[in-house]
Amino acid sequence: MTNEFKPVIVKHVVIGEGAPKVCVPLVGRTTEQLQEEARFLQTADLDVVEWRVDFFEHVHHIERVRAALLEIRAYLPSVPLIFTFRTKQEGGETDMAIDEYVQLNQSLAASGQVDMIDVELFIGDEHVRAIVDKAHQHHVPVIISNHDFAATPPKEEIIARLRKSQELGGDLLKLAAMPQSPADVLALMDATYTMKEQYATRPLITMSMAGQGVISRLAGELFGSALTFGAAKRASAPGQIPVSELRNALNLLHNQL
Ligand SMILES: O=C1C[C@@](O)(C(=O)O)C[C@@H](O)[C@@H]1O
Repeated sequence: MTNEFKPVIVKHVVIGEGAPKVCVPLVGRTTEQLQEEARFLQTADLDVVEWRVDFFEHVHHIERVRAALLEIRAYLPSVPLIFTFRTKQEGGETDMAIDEYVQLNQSLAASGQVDMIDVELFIGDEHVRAIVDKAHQHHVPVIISNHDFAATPPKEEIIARLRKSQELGGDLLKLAAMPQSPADVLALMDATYTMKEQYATRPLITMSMAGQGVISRLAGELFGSALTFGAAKRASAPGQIPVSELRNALNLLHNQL
């Protein structure tokens, strides 16, 4: 590796050092539901919150998105918050035209209210770069992500996608894939470890989804995944386990290393 590894520090949280950080998604459809979830999360054992804005009923109205974000922030003022619009192609709830997607992400990155944004690798390089540039102007780290809800790509392909995310300026490089077998879970973890050892200068976030993949959500400290998603009330993807159990498992593994 030529360059040095750089963790990502958001608010007080250091992502890329020690045990994986715990992230919980907010998946409310209405502002009231989001307020209720945010209030509930005030007492949950988490490090980071992700707002999955594709679940929000008014996601196509930027002003309403901003207003809902302020309501969330009223309950969670100091927790690092990831702003994520997950597209339908990659497991999200609703469609959005690419120009609107770019505008939404650029606008929220500039809002001063989000700590990280999630941008999908496959929206097109120029769109990724346009959002990354804007976010970086506002000192907001970007997670470049890719999801396969049907299958797990081969190890070399997983590494290629993570490397591409790094080349495009991602501050965190994320890949989620669905296993069809235990071998797929191993491929995902093997790719993560190789990426971390040989190529990554930025933290990785990887997961093998659903029941078979749960081990990958626990073992990140050993194999190189720096953040893991757990569920509070409702999961945003298959395989997320309750946060308190997640933290116990992470601590158990951390204490042996
Ligand atoms: O990318 C991810 C990971 C995820 O899909 C998971 O499998 O935990 C959950 C999503 O909310 C998040 O944006």
